[in-house]
Amino acid sequence: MTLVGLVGWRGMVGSVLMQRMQEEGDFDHIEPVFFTTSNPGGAAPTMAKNETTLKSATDIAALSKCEIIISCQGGDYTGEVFPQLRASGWNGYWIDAASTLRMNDDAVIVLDPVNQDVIKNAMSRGVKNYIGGNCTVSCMLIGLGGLFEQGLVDWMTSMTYQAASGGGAQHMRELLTQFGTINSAVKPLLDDPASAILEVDRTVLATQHGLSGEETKQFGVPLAGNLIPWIDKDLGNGQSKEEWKAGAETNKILGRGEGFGTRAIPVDGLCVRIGAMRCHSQALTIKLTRDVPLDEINDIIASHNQWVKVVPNTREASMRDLSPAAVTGRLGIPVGRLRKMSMGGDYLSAFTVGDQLLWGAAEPLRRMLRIVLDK
Ligand SMILES: NC(=O)C1=CN([C@@H]2O[C@H](COP(=O)(O)OP(=O)(O)OC[C@H]3O[C@@H](n4cnc5c(N)ncnc54)[C@H](OP(=O)(O)O)[C@@H]3O)[C@@H](O)[C@H]2O)C=CC1
Ligand SMILES: N[C@@H](CC(=O)OP(=O)(O)O)C(=O)O
Repeated sequence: MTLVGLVGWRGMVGSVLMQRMQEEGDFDHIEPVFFTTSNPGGAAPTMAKNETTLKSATDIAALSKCEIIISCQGGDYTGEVFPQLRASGWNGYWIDAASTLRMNDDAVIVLDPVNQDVIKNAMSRGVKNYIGGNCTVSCMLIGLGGLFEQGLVDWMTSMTYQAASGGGAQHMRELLTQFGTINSAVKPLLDDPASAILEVDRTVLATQHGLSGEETKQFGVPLAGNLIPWIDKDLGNGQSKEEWKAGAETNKILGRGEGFGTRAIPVDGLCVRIGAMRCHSQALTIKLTRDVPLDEINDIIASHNQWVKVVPNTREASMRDLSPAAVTGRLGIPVGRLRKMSMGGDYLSAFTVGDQLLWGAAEPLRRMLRIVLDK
C-alpha cells in the first residue's frame, strides 16, 4: 500500500482533514505515517496501521520513505523542510495547505471540481507539488465555477466577510472570549427590561475599548461586535495580500493569464474579517461577458458540480440558507442573491458562503490524494 506521510494532522485544518479522510474511507487505500514537530516517539492516532509511533517531521530520511506527503503544518514548516526534502532527491508528491509554494511555476493549486484538466495535465508533465488554494478563492470557485467555465466572467469584485478561523484556532478562542467579556459587562443591564439601550450601547463600547492586551493578542483590536477591514500582509500599494490572492489564485487555478497565453480575468475587492466562526462569505459583483437571462445563469451555476446549491433570491431562503450558521460543517456551497443589477443586464450580483476548513482547506487536499492514488 502507498506510504503516505501526514504532517500537521492534529492542527485545526489537519483535524478536519483527518475527519473527512475517515468519512470517505481514504485510510483504506493508504499506509499512513504520522509526523510531529513536537512529540516524536509519541503514540500515533487510531488511524495508524503498522507505524504506530509519531516520527519527527524534520527527519528528512523518514519523510523520504513516503511516496506522498500531505502537510497542514503551516508555511514556516513548508519553507524549512520542503527544500531540504527535494534537495535530498525525494521525488514524491507533496500536497500542502500552506500558501508558501502556491504561486511557484512547478506547483499547481488544486481544486479538482474546477480545474481537473489543469491537474491532470500537470500530472502528465510530471509535476509533483499540489497546493490547496486560499480558502476564500476556493469557496468562491466551487460556487461560481459554472460562470467561469462558460466564459461568462469579464471581471468580478469580491467583497468578503471572513471568519475568525482564517487566522487559526487561537483567533476563534479570542473572538469568543471577547464576546464573553462584553456580555458579562452588560448582563445586569440586559437582565433589567427597564434599562436604557443607550446605556447598554455605551457599556459595550467602553468594554470593547477596554479589552486587555491578552484579549486582543491575536487580532490586535476587538473583533466581537466589530469588524476588521484588512486581512494578511500590506502589499504597500493599498491592497492586502488576501485581496491580491483573489485575482492571482483564481487565474492560476483556472489555468488562465499570461503564463497560459490567455487574458487573466480581473478579480479584486476588499477582504474584511467579521465575527463569524469558520465560514467565509462574499458579496460578488460580476460583469458578464454578455447579457444572459437569469434563469439560464441559475442553471449554469447549479449544474457545474454536486456541491453548489442555488438559493432562491427571496428574503426567507436567503436568511435560512445563506449564512455561516447554516453552512458550517457542510460541504455544500450555497450561492444566492442572484439578480441583475441596476447598472445593466450584464451586471450580476451574487452572495456565497463556504466552510473555510472544508472546501477552503481540507477537502481539496484529500481529493488530490485520491487523484494521485487513482493515477
Ligand atoms: N486556518 C485556516 O483556516 C487555513 C489554514 N491553512 C493553512 O493550514 C496550515 C495550518 O493551519 P492550522 O490548522 O490553522 O494550524 P494549527 O495552529 O491549528 O496547527 C498547526 C500545528 O500546530 C501544532 N500544535 C501546537 N499546539 C497544538 C494544539 N494545542 N492543538 C493542535 N495542534 C497544535 C501541531 O503540530 P505538532 O503536532 O507537530 O505539534 C499542529 O499540526 C497553515 O499553513 C495555514 O496557512 C489553509 C487554509 C485555511
Ligand atoms: N488568510 C485566510 C486563511 C488562510 O490560511 O489563507 P491562506 O491559505 O491563503 O494563507 C484568512 O485569514 O481567512
